[in-house]
Amino acid sequence: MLRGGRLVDPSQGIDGEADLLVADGQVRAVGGRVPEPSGATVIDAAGLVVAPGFVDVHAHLRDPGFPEKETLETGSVAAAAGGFTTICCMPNTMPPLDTPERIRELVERARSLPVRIFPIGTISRGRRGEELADLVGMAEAGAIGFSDDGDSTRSARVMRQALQLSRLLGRPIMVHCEDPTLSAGGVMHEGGVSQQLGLPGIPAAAEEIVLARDLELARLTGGWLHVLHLTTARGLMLVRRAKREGNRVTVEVTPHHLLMTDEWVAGIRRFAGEMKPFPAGPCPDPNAKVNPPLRPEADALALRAGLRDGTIDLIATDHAPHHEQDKPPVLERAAFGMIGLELALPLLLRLVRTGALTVSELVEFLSCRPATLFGLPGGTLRPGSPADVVVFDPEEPWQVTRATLRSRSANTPLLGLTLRGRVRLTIVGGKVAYVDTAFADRCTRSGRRADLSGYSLRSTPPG
Ligand SMILES: NC(=O)N[C@@H](CC(=O)O)C(=O)O
Ligand SMILES: [Zn+2]
Ligand SMILES: [Zn+2]
Repeated sequence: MLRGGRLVDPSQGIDGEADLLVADGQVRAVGGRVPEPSGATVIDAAGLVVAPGFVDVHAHLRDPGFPEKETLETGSVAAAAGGFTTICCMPNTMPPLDTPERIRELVERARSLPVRIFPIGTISRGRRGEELADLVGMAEAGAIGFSDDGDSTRSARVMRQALQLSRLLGRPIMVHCEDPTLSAGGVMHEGGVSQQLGLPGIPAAAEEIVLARDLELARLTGGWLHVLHLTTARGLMLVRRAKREGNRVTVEVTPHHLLMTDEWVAGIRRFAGEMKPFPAGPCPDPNAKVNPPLRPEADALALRAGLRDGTIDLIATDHAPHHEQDKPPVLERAAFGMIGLELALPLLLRLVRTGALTVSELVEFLSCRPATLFGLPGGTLRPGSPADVVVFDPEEPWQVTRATLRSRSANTPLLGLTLRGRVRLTIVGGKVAYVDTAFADRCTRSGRRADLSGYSLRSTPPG
């Protein structure tokens, strides 16, 4: 039982000091003073936030194919350390997750891991964008959605077919919007900063053109379009219109596009909406190369407005681990992507501190919404629901280093910075998926009968 934390559960309209009783893998009781059953493990959560575990609909776990970047095992440990209890993995693996057999195999392997993992299948065969994959078979095998993420689906005809099927399957078509003929060769957002650095740019229109196409196809078919990693103010306008017209469109934004700008590529490490920069990073910084690219501050601020007015439904990490060798200092040769699972909370807490978001809204966008919209476990601590819980200290400072990260990869422009907000404990289905060493200590010493030592702690040192 978790005693005396600040319980934040927007699904029940709770934000205040309360106890949480967990038994048999489920939430048993929530409230001001829950009586303590005899023999219960009591964990003192005073000063900490207790919330439904985070749910990520967009993570790259690189499994199968790139174990040097991440695996289901290391990715699930990173997820638990970041407070996530459910994550969905993208199919741009080697081979891609494009058949019912591969989806089934992944579901099977995911069973023994500390967090819940759900696969996303490809839209097109081989993720080549030309022919529709077996969406029906993959849905039956457990795919929770479909995506050719990493690229846009080249054929509009295939997109149309996929969206038509999405109605039947009740599963989203998750789109990465990028016109490859416009983005080709680009390494960062095309604008003032790319000009100053003399680096080839990717115009905002590369994203907006395909977004407009896919929104039109959603309208044509009545299918469920989920827009991945939206980044531009103009894209937001397109989505706003499509939603107003009554189309079935959901939209996600990443923590990095809400907080960081194209200046980070130049090593200027200042968060959007904040005055004071951190000490400069490398210039150019290969870890700031991500797709879609970090945009100017006006876009980041527009995305925040999109969260507030309901145009954007949820926050997803787009956790994209890469090996050091894939991130050479020459930007043209560096891979796109940055890790996100362990950095989402400290990044988003900056929005809380600057007043752009409340803790309750943070939990709503990172847990309740993705769970409800995608029909995934979690997102609530209502009695009777699975005990998927995160306990975090919103103030605790920690330095982002290879050693403090559990992900197998450390590709983030935040390396070396000290951020605030640390997960203490993550519980999945009533079991400890992650516990911070200091906190495990505190539980055993201060809590009456509080003993977490019986649980196997799956966290492994980064490899
Ligand atoms: N976001 C990225 O920059 N990279 C992703 C692909 C993607 O999400 O488009 C990856 O798989 O590395
Ligand atoms: Zn993408
Ligand atoms: Zn992605």
